[in-house]
Amino acid sequence: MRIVVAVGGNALIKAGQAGTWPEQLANVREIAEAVLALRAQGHEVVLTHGNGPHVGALLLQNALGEQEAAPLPLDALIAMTQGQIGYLLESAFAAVDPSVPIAVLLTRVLVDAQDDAFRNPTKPVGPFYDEDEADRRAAELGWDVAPDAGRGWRRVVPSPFPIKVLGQDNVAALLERGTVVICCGGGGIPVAITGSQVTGVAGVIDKDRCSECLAVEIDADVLVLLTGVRRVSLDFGTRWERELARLTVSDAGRGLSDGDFPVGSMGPKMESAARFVEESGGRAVITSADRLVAAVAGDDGTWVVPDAHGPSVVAKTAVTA
Ligand SMILES: Nc1ncnc2c1ncn2[C@@H]1O[C@H](COP(=O)(O)OP(=O)(O)O)[C@@H](O)[C@H]1O
Ligand SMILES: NC(=O)OP(=O)(O)O
Repeated sequence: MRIVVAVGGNALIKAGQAGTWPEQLANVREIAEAVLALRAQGHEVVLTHGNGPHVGALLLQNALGEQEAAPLPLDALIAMTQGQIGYLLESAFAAVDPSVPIAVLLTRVLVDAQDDAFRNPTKPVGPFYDEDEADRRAAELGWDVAPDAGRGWRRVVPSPFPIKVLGQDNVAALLERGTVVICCGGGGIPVAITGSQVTGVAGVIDKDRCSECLAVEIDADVLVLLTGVRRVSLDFGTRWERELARLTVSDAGRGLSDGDFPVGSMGPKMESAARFVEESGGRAVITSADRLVAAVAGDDGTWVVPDAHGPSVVAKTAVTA
């Protein structure tokens, strides 16, 4: 099967970590092992990744050094995160099996320069702050800030919708040669067409939306969205929480409308999973890195399926299993 695996930025630098290189290398080791296990089973694997903590750190570094070095635009910073995280993942693969061919592709993604997102910043980047500190930075530095899924406050930047992944033919060609491809980092470098030019724009694309776009374009069979939880839940974080083993596209839409899957966290994942199933007829699963191999085998995670496959199913295992 051809599988697109999307890794959240918050899995690369976990809550409470400073984000040192050794911490990040340790965090991605498990992902590298699981992806290589899938490849050994004969699957073609593309890895995409987020960059929220990393691009936020580069924005802070930009501001700290602006007296001595010219600050770079956001699209250039996203390209930098593709390089650093691509190298991180490549290093983790090499540590597990240096013989496996890996290609890291700088990826540009087409967006609409008039996307409403440019007037309504929603994408959290960088560290978490308490509300007072976030308010102070908003007032003093002109940042937009917002709460991030109950975990604290973060700077937010515009997140335009991905229209097309540029260079996706290269991804398919490399996969056919047995290469593990790392691309669409940080949701891709957002570019827009102005006149006859294709130029970078200031935003951070959601990597789950970008991964869905790529998965459709390269005709993937499965879209895997890796995150911090083994399965998606209804009534998440309450005493009534129920993990889902299977969710129909219609129930996914209802959950999105009802607020079961919040805009800044599970929402884009559920929306992207459901869109992939609808657009491609393929399958999508949301799970954690330690469950990747079992999930692809159909034994774990929350699968999003066409309505015709039957009703949504609550997982039998306890939340703590
Ligand atoms: N309904 C839900 N079911 C499970 N987890 C949820 C739900 N709603 C919110 N979450 C939280 O959202 C997180 C995923 O969002 P986030 O960490 O922003 O994504 P990413 O892994 O891409 O960085 C989960 O790890 C979980 O803590
Ligand atoms: N670009 C992006 O979606 O990053 P995160 O996964 O860190 O939110």
